[in-house]
Amino acid sequence: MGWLEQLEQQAAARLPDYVHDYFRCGAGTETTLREDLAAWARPRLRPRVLRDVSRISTATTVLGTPVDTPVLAAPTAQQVAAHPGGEAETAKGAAAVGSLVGVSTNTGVRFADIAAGGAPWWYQVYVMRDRGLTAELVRRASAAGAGALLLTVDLPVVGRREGVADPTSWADESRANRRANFHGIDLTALPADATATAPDIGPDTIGWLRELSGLPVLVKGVLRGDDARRCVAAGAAGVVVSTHGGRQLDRSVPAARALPEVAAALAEERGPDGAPAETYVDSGLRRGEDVLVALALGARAVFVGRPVLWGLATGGSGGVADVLGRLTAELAGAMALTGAPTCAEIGPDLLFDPGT
Ligand SMILES: Cc1cc2nc3c(=O)[nH]c(=O)nc-3n(C[C@H](O)[C@H](O)[C@H](O)COP(=O)(O)O)c2cc1C
Ligand SMILES: CC(C)CC(=O)C(=O)O
Repeated sequence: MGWLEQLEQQAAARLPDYVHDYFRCGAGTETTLREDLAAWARPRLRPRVLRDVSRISTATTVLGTPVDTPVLAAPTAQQVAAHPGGEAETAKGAAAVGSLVGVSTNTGVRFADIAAGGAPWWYQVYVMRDRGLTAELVRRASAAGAGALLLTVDLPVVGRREGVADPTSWADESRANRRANFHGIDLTALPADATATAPDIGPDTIGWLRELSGLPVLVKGVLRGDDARRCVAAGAAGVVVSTHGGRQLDRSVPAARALPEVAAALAEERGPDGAPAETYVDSGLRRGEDVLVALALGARAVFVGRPVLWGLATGGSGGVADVLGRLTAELAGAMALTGAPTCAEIGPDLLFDPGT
């Protein structure tokens, strides 16, 4: 068993079963959950030799923000169920290794406390049925220092997660989370479905969010080149290729296999500020070699979801730093062995079989 699988076991031993189930689960028969993991391990590498790899740098920039690693923390809901500090701890852990944090709409922590963690952070937006509430949260996140918005578009309805309790049905933690979730905004005055995701959003949402926040928007949950182009044409700075960690449409194409099409579609595109559009990816990345493959297939950086939750549950900010740091160290090792001392030198020529 690998270190990450061991860490998950330790996390599972600490967490109530219903929380671990919620974090771990995929949708339906979990085919996509399994295939996402397997797909990263499929491509074979063509290492370059006789290159100077005495100095390896994993540093890069993401939407212009410098980071020391292309391994970023994905936005995941209910982090306070993993650790009472939630995203504030995650941000502290990410800061320790020079990474960046995605903060879920469903965070239970105040933006100011997340910002105090010291890592750059991007706010993940679910456009809710109540657009006013959505706008208010986006304004607050932007005022608190979010550097970009991650507009998640693969959840017009929640995927069918069989036998897993919805967090809104959790007992005491759930009620506490829910009160904190929306930053002191009194939800009791709103209709019961006010916080459900809006099933009717279109590309105009991208411009609406840009105007509202003044922030760049990345669209998260894109698996097709044509959709990626539509997003950028509507004002997105780029996209995140994602199956939502196999939690939404079961039987969807694994992220690793969708990535080349999306990266190719955006290769010549520019965002609204004239900078090249950026492609990111998540879902099933578990090893440094997976990250190398993702960058070789055209990703600027990657997000990891569950590994960060296991680190958070077992060791708070230190656990998060360990997970992100270890994946980064594994990446650095793979960079040395493939003769690619910087992220910019990780290209498609490193792949033996880029089409698989
Ligand atoms: C427990 C859990 C909660 C999540 N909550 C959100 C969320 O609130 N918003 C969102 O955009 N994505 C959410 N995601 C998806 C992650 O951002 C990311 O796409 C996914 O976890 C990546 O796959 P990985 O866990 O295999 O690394 C969630 C994922 C998990 C596992
Ligand atoms: C259903 C959402 C509220 C959280 C989420 O994105 C997830 O559980 O995958």
